[in-house]
Amino acid sequence: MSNIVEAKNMNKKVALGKENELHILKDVNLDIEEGEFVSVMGPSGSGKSTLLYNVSGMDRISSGSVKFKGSEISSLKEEELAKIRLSHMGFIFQDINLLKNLSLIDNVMFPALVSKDADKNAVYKKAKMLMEMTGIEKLADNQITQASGGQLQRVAICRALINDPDILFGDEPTGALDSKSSVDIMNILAEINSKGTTIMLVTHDAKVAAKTERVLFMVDGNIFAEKKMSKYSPQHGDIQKREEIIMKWLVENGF
Ligand SMILES: Nc1ncnc2c1ncn2[C@@H]1O[C@H](COP(=O)(O)OP(=O)(O)OP(=O)(O)O)[C@@H](O)[C@H]1O
Repeated sequence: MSNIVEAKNMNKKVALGKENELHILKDVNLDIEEGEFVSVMGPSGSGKSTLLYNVSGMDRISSGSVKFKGSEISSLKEEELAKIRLSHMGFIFQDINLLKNLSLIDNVMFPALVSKDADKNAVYKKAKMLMEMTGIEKLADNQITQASGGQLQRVAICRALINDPDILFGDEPTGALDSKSSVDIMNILAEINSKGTTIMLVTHDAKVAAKTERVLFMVDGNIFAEKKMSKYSPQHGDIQKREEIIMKWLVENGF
């Protein structure tokens, strides 16, 4: 397996006023293999979201290197970066960020219709298929006010998948959901990962991390420790056991 992400000596500093700066990522190294399912945990303010945004080219490192599929992305122009994000990456956030004046299926289709050459019919079929996969096909023509938080997060997942991304990035994708919806969303993500899409997500929840196969523990701008697990599958995984292993490991590492 080759690495889809290779990040070396990533530093992220932001200016705080005229004289001070905050050093958020401190010489972080991270490789992600194609097909891997990685989660990032750690205390609030340790740099988890910053890591995700800088690895995914949503933000730019101050120094170091970030390679995506073998090519350096940290020095690309914004429009080149935007193209890579649109066609190779999908994003899901805690704030679901759907467009209010569009129906649910139009929200799903939106990123695929940005290109003038898009085949609308094919995009529609693909959106329908994704909504069926995530169990929301009956809501296709609803407005966003006519769906629950868990259903809207499924719409966001469909939208993130519409351009067949190589990697999905999630910043607390289940953070605003009740526990039942959170379990459903994680099962959908595990299913998507089992079909080959790489996933990296930030979470505070060991139950969520328990469905991933490698957990990174960040402390103060560094990856302090990491825990490799087997790939989770609903048939073969004792999820409670996996959660206990992660909790114990986090405690051993001072969380
Ligand atoms: N653009 C910015 N300007 C100033 N400070 C920032 C900026 N981005 C992040 N920070 C600070 O950097 C630190 C790391 O932020 P980050 O959001 O990456 O942490 P986190 O581990 O994801 O936290 P949480 O779990 O609370 O979401 C925090 O102290 C945050 O306030």
